[in-house]
Amino acid sequence: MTTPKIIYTLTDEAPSLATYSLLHIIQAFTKAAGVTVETSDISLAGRILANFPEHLSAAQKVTDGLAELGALTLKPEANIIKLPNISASVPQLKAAIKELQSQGYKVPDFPENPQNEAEKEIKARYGKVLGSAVNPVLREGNSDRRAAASVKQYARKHPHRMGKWAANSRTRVAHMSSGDFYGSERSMTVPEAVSTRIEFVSKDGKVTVLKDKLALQAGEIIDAAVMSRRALRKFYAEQIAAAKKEDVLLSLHLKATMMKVSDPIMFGHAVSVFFKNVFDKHGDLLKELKINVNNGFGDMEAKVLALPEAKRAGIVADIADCFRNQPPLAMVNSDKGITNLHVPSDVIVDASMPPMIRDGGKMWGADGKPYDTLAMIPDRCYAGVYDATVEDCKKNGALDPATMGSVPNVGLMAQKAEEYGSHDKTFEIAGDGVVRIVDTSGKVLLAQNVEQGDIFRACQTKDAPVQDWVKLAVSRARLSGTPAIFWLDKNRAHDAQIIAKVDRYLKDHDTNGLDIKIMEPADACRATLTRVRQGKDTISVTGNVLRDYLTDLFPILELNTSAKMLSIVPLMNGGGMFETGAGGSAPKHVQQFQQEGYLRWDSLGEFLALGVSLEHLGQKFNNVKAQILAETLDQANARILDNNKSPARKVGEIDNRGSHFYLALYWAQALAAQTRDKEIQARFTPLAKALTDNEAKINEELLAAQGKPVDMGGYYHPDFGKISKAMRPSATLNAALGAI
Ligand SMILES: NC(=O)C1=CN([C@@H]2O[C@H](COP(=O)(O)OP(=O)(O)OC[C@H]3O[C@@H](n4cnc5c(N)ncnc54)[C@H](OP(=O)(O)O)[C@@H]3O)[C@@H](O)[C@H]2O)C=CC1
Ligand SMILES: O=C(O)CCC(=O)C(=O)O
Ligand SMILES: [Mg+2]
Repeated sequence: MTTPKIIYTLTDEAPSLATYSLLHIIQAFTKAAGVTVETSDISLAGRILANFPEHLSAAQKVTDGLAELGALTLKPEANIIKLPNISASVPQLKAAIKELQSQGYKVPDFPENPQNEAEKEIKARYGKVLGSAVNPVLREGNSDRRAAASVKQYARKHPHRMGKWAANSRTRVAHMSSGDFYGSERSMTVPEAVSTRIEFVSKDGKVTVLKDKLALQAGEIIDAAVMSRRALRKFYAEQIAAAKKEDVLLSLHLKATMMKVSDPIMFGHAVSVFFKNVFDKHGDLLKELKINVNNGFGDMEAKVLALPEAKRAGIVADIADCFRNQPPLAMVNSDKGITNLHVPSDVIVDASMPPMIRDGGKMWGADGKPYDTLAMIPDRCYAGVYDATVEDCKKNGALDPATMGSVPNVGLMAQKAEEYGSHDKTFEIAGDGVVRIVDTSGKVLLAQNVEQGDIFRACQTKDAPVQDWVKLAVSRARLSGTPAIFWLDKNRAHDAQIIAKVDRYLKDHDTNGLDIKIMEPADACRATLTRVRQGKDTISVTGNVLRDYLTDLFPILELNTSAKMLSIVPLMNGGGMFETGAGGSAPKHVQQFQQEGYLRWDSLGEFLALGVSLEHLGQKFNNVKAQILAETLDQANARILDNNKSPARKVGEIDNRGSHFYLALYWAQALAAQTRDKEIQARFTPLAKALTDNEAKINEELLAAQGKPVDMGGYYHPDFGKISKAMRPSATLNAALGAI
């Protein structure tokens, strides 16, 4: 028999800092039960290094953790704990490369405008690292995200603060009414496996192959949609004028990380429309500076400010003029003057809209005060859900975390389903003409008329993942006795194909006595919110994008953060991947850690993921010790919540490291108290005693480490020794753990 093994991922930013402290505890505990916990580096820096071995010395070379893990997800024994990682925008990628170079790693610069074949090859390799490059590779299963009962109960007992929603709030969601992906989408299900390509036929008949091999399986859904450049820019111009007239902040909400090809382009148009006068007047200079507007206003501002005084003055004055004449922009960081249009990866719709809704419809203005906002979400595929939520809050007031129902999600995600697998089939079109998907005999499956600058996008959805998703939805509805709604729009081409499959595959299951509906997303949202306000739970069964959006939206309203979610990916081949929480890598937390030596990251997501990972392992290998570890960990988690031992927010209070200590204490106590396995009991009794006896001393040592700046020796590729020291400052705790 293979030894039971868990792979724990090493990622970036706050979750990776937490790992320096937590992993040690986890390994000490699991070792005692014969379970090994190994690590796999899938951090941004690690992925860069793995992709350029020939630029590195033998000692610098690393293994390709992501490729290894991707292969593992296909095996039944897979048991992976996946922490959130950076999905890098171009500015972040460049910063990581620069840092690695400064540390002596000779990785090449990122050639934004490749001049020759060699540079093109480097850019293509970096393309594999860019954006959401990890999750789609590992997600060989659909997604089951929900708040654990103990977590929901805690949130009801200790409701977080909510902003007030005024009936006359001027906040609103704005979306396009035509020319978007929604309006143009065409979709079909192919009956037989077919080999296709995507090509652009220009007006004069010249054919350019955009993607030459696109294999479709029998029963696979393929979509083709276009975002019109003209319609998008017109929409932005209209909304900029509207925000000014309505006297509200202007904000844009996209997902440039996961939609790494389409959304940076859409972001770039917003920047060039907002600063239209600057682009009209200084076009040549901006070209000379090699400004890529898709990287945001921040990049442009930095290059402009670096100009010699004589060249700089005119353009700086015109930028200031724009800021004066246009509506005020919502701010990402008002202290530092970072606007919503500065960096494409700063405003990620799933993480930017929910806090706005939680905070009474307000975003930050340049003066650091909250204001109403016009939230631009250009495409209609998903804007309606946020619109429905905003309007519901205007009508009925803020939601109440003390009483509100829960919205677990079953999300279609496996095998790069839908938009989140579309990067290699998304293109900014060079001229006017037609983009078509044709088979090898030349038969056209789908076609779209395009104009220069339009964004063409094709998406795939395989049949097996849809079957698995329907099965998961039925099983969650059955197990939890909760109504389930499929959020699907029969008027959207892609959804109509999915609905046909859902209707068909629901028949494979016993749905007797279950309440399962299919509703258009905005209607589904309204119906769900009505139930939420009555304290009732409703499972949302959604496609990949709404999975992402809703598992931040509802958790942030219900629990204040999506970090506390249970996030399970039952892999289609029998393994398990356990994601920690539903949120990201919290860059703000790293800044606080660097400045104040305080880490407010809440590892509850990791604790919960470890629990289900051990449970899966216990069941799979019939391993009683692993089951005992899982049960006692569950008890420890409940005590952490009950006794309020989660991280607070400020220096002098318990932080991430303190909460890890309490995890060790409560877990050891629970293991020492159980009698099912005497060997484990004997093993943990001395540790439980040592930690119990030294509680005050350990807390003192942990608190003493706070309140001063921490030198991490790097941001993307920090220094192992420095961070280990900073994250494990209690000699007493370290000694106790070392002794078992
Ligand atoms: N699964 C994955 O790998 C995911 C990765 N990402 C990536 O993460 C990066 C940052 O994304 P961003 O959208 O800013 O979202 P984050 O979730 O990192 O940050 C948003 C806010 O959520 C709160 N938060 C998130 N996690 C925790 C936690 N464990 N404990 C306490 N609070 C938490 C914090 O709010 P507060 O101010 O209250 O502390 C934080 O500032 C991006 O690169 C993004 O692509 C994003 C989502 C998922
Ligand atoms: O992969 C990413 O970039 C983010 C994933 C995400 O936001 C999610 O799955 O909720
Ligand atoms: Mg998300």
